[in-house]
Amino acid sequence: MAESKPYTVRWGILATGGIAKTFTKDLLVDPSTRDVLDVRHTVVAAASSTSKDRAEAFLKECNVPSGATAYGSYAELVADPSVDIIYVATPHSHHYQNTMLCLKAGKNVLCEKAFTVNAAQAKLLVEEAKKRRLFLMEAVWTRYFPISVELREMVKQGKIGTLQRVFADLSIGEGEKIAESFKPENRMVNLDLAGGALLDLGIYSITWVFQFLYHLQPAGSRRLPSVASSITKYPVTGADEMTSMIFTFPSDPPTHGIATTALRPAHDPDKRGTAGPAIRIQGTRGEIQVFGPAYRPTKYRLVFFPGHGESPVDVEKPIPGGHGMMWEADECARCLRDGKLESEGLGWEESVVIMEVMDEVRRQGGLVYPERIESTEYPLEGF
Ligand SMILES: NC(=O)C1=CN([C@@H]2O[C@H](COP(=O)(O)OP(=O)(O)OC[C@H]3O[C@@H](n4cnc5c(N)ncnc54)[C@H](OP(=O)(O)O)[C@@H]3O)[C@@H](O)[C@H]2O)C=CC1
Ligand SMILES: O=C1OC[C@@H](O)[C@H](O)[C@H]1O
Repeated sequence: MAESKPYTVRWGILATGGIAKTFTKDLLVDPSTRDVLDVRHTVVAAASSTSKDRAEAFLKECNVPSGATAYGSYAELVADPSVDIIYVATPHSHHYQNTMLCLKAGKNVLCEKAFTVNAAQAKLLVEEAKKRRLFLMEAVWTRYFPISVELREMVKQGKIGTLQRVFADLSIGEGEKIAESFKPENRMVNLDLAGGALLDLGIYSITWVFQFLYHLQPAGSRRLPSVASSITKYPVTGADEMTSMIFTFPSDPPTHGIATTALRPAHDPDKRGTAGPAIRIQGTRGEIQVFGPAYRPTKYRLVFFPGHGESPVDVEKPIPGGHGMMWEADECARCLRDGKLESEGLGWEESVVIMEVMDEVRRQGGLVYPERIESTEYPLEGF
């Protein structure tokens, strides 16, 4: 049988910070190293809001082959006809404005997490993508890891019985050095950039809860959880430094999701895994324990109740080449190839629901961002 040519996607990179570099380098990893033969990626342009020089330096540092264009503004990037899809890698505060800019210019978008600052903004982005028939996806890369895909399928097949509860923690252990690590202007704690644990890290804990307790509900009749939560604020800036959430999903019987996130405590204090798994997915016959930070899991363990199978079973899932952001890029490429506007792994409705849940957590904890970045007005000066 004749082999068909891989479908090649031409990426434009909007912003040149830390994750933009990691993602761009991952795009350039040969897909065959992860056994992907049907899609490929090229980087044709990058833009910096700071300067064209910065965009040039970015392309060089990422080893992007010559021929890619460096732009000194995001407006120039979105006007480039050679770009198929734009990766938005700015701080949370800027996702709404930057993604809207891309969509209004007719570009498909992969936008970093958290999708937006609030659900109202997320809904408007989805409406715009739908209206213009453009692909739009929130870049929750973890959902596209083979380990996540495998575990969703395993739970769906009933391997651990009927789902009961999911625990998920992502707490990065800054401990007593928090003030040294995060100066007030740092995007991790800066309210002007929608910083704080919830939108930056809590989204992953919520992702683990939602992958199983929400995503696996029958599409079209998924039911929202009730939310009970607590927030502790970082005294220096007022951003959230510790947020704990209990979700109750109205199935029969109801299931519970416990999602926690924090800047000072740690899910893995000694970085050797002695604290146990950061994630536990529990059913009536056993549980799945997931190790590694919630955003980049590399190992799981199956533990059955007596009489339900041999255990523990340890499964390692090393990341073949790159950091792990390649799989979400492959998903974008396949959606574009197949004419899909949204990804099954994380559809528009689920991204919006998760933003609604985070709105509610913020409401309960009295966490408000500056009006300017909560705004749905578009365009706003200065983005
Ligand atoms: N998936 C993952 O694993 C990760 C995802 N992220 C997400 O990626 C996004 C960016 O994070 P990260 O790369 O760490 O952030 P950085 O601060 O390293 O980079 C952000 C970039 O955004 C651009 N930018 C535009 N306006 C501003 C502004 N007012 N202040 C600061 N930067 C601005 C800048 O690029 P320029 O000057 O070129 O325009 C800057 O370099 C966030 O949404 C974060 O949640 C972050 C880390 C890991
Ligand atoms: O998405 C992320 O994952 C890794 C973290 O270190 C980072 O702060 C966050 O933005």
